Amino acid sequence: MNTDEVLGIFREAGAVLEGHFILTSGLRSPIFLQKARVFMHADKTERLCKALAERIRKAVPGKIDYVVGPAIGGLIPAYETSRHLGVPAIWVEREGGEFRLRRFEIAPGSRVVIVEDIVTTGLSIRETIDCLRALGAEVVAAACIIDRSAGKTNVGVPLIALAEYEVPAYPADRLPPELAAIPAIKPGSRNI
Ligand SMILES: O=P(O)(O)OC[C@H]1O[C@H](OP(=O)(O)OP(=O)(O)O)[C@H](O)[C@@H]1O
Ligand SMILES: O=C(O)c1cc(=O)[nH]c(=O)[nH]1
Ligand SMILES: [Mg+2]
Repeated sequence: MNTDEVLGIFREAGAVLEGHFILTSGLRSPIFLQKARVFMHADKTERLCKALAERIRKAVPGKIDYVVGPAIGGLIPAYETSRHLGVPAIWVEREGGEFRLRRFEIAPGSRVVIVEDIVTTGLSIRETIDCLRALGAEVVAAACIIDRSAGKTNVGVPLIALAEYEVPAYPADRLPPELAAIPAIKPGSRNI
């Protein structure tokens, strides 16, 4: 599956939103990929995650013990991708603002792959890696459906992206006038 096909699925689902969005990193963007509008469709999610699982299989030699999804956006793609890989899916969720593995125990040395929905700055993946490494896990790779940095972000482990789609994002104090003229909304769950 190539980037055009992935974006086609997002467009078909009405998931490519235009406006003024506050991203989880604090950056502002005129485009927001509302992945929930894709993940509400099991058939679309299956197609995307089956293709992502194939990429992961090719890129990651050896055993994978767990797929880990950062909640909330990573829950559904991590689960569906894990189904195609034939390994269990677990998740990290925020507690007091920080990602924690609240519901599961993993043995030190467990080999894990993080599966995210969207990557912009890679901040959420780096936070997930910190949480997992503190538990003794070995993060062998991270993966995502769409990398909005188009390969520019460095998360410290190999990042496997099903699609790369470079989207503008600006610091809040450096907004272009056309964006500053639109009220901003924050769709994600950080700080809620
Ligand atoms: O690469 P980054 O700059 O970290 O941006 C990408 C992250 O932003 C979104 O999560 P968000 O915290 O908005 O909440 P959600 O998972 O509930 O959508 C998305 O699900 C990624 O986790
Ligand atoms: O950077 C983000 O927070 C982000 C961007 C995007 O397009 N979609 C999303 O869910 N989060
Ligand atoms: Mg998220």
